[in-house]
Amino acid sequence: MRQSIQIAPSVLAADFARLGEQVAEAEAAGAELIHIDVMDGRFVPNLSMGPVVVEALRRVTSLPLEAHLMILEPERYVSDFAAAGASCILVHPEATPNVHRALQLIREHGLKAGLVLNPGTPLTYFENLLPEIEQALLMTVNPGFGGQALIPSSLERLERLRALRNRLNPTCPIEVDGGVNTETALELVRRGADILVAGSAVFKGEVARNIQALRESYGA
Ligand SMILES: O=C(CO)[C@@H](O)[C@H](O)COP(=O)(O)O
Ligand SMILES: [Co+2]
Repeated sequence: MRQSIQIAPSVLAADFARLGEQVAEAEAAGAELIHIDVMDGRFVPNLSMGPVVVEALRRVTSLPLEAHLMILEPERYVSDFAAAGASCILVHPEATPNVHRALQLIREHGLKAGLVLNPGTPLTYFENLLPEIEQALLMTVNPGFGGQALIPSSLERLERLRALRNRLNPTCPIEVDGGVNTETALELVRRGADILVAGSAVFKGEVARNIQALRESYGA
């Protein structure tokens, strides 16, 4: 393992009536960043939250806030998420006619640009775009919902992504999203994950205990 692994709790699984408190609990328990899932009911079948949630969370935590945009034409909302206080914006090539332009726009706003691929999307996108990004996110479930089981073929994709990353942009962290829990984290870390997004595994139950259990599961 080359690095210290970071945990990014996904607030999609939090109790929305106590969102600020839950994020504060995650921060106090040592989470390194906060993952915000933005869904439009078109790119994915679900609806979730937008820039107002980023803006509200910016006031209650000093952790970096990353916006995972599961929306069509994400470039239309980059400035809104930047103004709301996001530190990183992650976009899907499946959701835009020109993902390179979307990544460029994110960087022009002074934010980290992240590329996310669905489980069925060829890794070729990373081959082309790794030099242009600051974060590489591999979906390990189909996007749209929390609480799903990790798709097993993701593990082999993760290893291939690690090899690409090592060759093309060695400082770019690899993040995995979907089905991360105490059963799957160790294997994900072994295969190359640097950042673990975890929704249900953090927010269902006691946050501090869950984060501790997740860290112990991969030997941290
Ligand atoms: O982007 C997504 C789902 O579309 C994720 O960020 C989920 O929110 C992760 O949830 P768990 O699988 O950890 O419960
Ligand atoms: Co996500």
